[in-house]
Amino acid sequence: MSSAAPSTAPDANALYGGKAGDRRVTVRDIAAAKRRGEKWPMLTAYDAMTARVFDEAGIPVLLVGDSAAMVVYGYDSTIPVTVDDLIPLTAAVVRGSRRAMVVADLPFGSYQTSVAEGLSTAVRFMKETGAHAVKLEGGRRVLPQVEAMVAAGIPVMGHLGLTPQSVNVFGGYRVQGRGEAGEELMADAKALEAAGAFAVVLECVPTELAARVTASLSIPTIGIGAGDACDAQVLVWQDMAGLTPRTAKFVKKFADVATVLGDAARAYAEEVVSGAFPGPEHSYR
Ligand SMILES: Nc1nc(=O)c2c([nH]1)NC[C@@H]1CN(c3ccc(C(=O)N[C@@H](CCC(=O)O)C(=O)O)cc3)CN21
Ligand SMILES: CC(C)C(=O)C(=O)O
Ligand SMILES: [Mg+2]
Repeated sequence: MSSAAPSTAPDANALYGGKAGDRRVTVRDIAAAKRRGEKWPMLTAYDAMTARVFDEAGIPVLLVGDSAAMVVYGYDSTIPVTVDDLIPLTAAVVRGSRRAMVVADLPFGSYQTSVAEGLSTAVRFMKETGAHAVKLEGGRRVLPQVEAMVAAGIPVMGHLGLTPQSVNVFGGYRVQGRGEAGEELMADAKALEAAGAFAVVLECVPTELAARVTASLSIPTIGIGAGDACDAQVLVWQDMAGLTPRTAKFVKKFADVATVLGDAARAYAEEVVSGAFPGPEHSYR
């Protein structure tokens, strides 16, 4: 909603140099924040109204996650969600926001099959949604895809550690990168940086590993269950707002939206049944 009123939250302007920005956050702002050692928040969003709320709260980067599979579409993993499912949600988040960079998460099967298919998928998201960057899971195994997207002018965010599209290989949503596997993850992170990725999500990895990766890269790390040393943090909004019934250990519940919404629904139902709603002030004459 480009007609939205300017933000009145100048204290929540990570990446805007302390000023209420009047333009979209770019990859250059994100690089500058790493140089300044400034931490920043990312949230998921899947529709225009929540995107507007988060944008006006000063969240500088919004991710339209393939977690939509679970929190929007009700699947029990991210595997089934398709490009055609995610494109309208991503376009809605772009329309609902004014200042945030919008990152489109590429779903399972839309980039692993070949460099050509991966590039076509990324191009579709950029052309059809107005997203400003794409995100994909994996390190060296998807490096040719990352290189092709960057060469085509598409900013790429990486994602290492617990990559949920590989849940069937991991045998569950489990912490990754313990012991020897930490060195593999470090090599993947360095490879993503060298391939031109502008940031990398680290999901469910030991704090100490995330700290070492963060110190070793010149691009920002975005942690989710990766401790306090990352340059940025991300959470699924329904988790941090208290809408998700059961969450992982890394989630902090910053609100109890499930209770607020449930109470509103119960109060509405009661007033309809009793006849208290609608009153004359909600009716026409
Ligand atoms: N609502 C939601 N939030 C998410 O963060 C999220 C999704 N959906 N869907 C895609 C993936 C799946 N994610 C998950 C799901 C469960 C755990 C989990 O329960 N982890 C265990 C760790 C077990 C171990 O120690 O290895 C935990 O107890 O926290 C972690 C990440 C993260 N992503
Ligand atoms: C949790 C974030 C990193 C994600 O990939 C998603 O929401 O799909
Ligand atoms: Mg995802």
